[in-house]
Amino acid sequence: MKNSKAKAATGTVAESPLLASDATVAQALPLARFPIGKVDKVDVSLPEGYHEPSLKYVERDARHGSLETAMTYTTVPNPFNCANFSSEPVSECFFFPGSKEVLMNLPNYPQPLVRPKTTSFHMIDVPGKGKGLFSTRALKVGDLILTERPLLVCARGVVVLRPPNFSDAQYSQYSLDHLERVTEIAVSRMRPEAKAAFMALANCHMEDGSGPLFGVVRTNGLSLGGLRPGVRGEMGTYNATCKDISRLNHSCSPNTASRFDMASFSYSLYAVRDIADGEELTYQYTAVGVPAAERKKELAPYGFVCTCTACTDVATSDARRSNIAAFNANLIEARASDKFLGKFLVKCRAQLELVEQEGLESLRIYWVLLRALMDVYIWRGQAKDASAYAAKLDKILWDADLPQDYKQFIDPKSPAYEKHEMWRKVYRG
Ligand SMILES: C[S@@+](CC[C@H](N)C(=O)[O-])C[C@H]1O[C@@H](n2cnc3c(N)ncnc32)[C@H](O)[C@@H]1O
Repeated sequence: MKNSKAKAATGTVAESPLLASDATVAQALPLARFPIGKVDKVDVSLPEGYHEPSLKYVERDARHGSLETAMTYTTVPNPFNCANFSSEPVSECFFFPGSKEVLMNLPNYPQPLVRPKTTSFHMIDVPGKGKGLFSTRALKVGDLILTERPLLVCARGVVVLRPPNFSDAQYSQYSLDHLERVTEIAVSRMRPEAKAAFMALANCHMEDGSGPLFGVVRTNGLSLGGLRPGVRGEMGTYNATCKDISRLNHSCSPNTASRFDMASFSYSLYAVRDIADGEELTYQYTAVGVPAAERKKELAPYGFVCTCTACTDVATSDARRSNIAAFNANLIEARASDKFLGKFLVKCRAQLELVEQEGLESLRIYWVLLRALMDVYIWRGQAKDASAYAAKLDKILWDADLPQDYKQFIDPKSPAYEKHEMWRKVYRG
């Protein structure tokens, strides 16, 4: 499913890179199936350093040979060494070597799953979209809507050995069959209620050669980074399938965004602007700052054409979005003139308005602009105005990249103002 804001998460659900280019080939080859390599469960003992039963899996393709992929199936957090959380939902994971260690080496891992006090959503049928999530109360920007551990976290970019003499189409189907098998092992480890939730999720890959389980992963998986240090791009991310977040439908002006917390191994979903009681909760599956035609292409594998306002009034929206993308909100002048700051302020406010008109509060540019406005007011010595923007920044809980130093400016009387190196350092002219 989604792209977690290309990086975030974040969150968003993405197609397997292995399959993205093969999808059309596979479509042309409906029911052709090929035997896949023998899967040996060669090691169910505890690898050194682990305090939980991990299933080590090695694939040996008896006929073709040489590739051995050592992957780990594991449960996070592990009910054996995290007895305090044994009643909490867990994630079944299919990990590359090293990912488990990332978690084990976190100083504060594992943490419990902290749920919001009130339920703020329910799932209902949406004409033309399957099911979707809707708010059951008015939400304010920054409100926590839900937290959840993924049902399944699956490695992306698993290398599948290409048997000799296989055509592209044959190899594509062979890979899909292989990925179905590895997904099946992870799903078979799920608790019954988790498995039922997984099996109930949408699958828009019924007709392209994907198996029923891998089809669900492709339809619903959010992009999850941070578990493969040193591995760049898509290959460095996992595919996380969730019970609730995966039920969110896409909008190019999403009103929610998620953030993943490694220590509790959970997503938190936040309102990125005020949401009315009964409004549909939406999420971005793909980068939304780009032109409509690009978004349409990226969304095609999900089997729908987006009909949000940005995709229907393309001329207006594309012009605004390219304007937003082109703006540089960095305050570059070391000692700025009052005149420069005045103009910069007007520009930032106008850009902020564009971001709000386009419903792009989930994007990084939103807080970059709020921060720039706060900075300008600090430079000008206007603490009250600066603190209003600091307070807005304080609502942006969905973006882990936001530097937290704004917090000292929330109180307009804070001594941090006078200590700021640019406080009232503006010269006339
Ligand atoms: C991750 S699922 C979202 C939840 C799904 N609607 C369900 O019933 O569980 C993705 C699928 O939902 C549908 N969908 C998501 N956003 C949509 C939209 N904006 N318009 C139409 N269909 C959408 C598509 O069928 C897509 O393949």
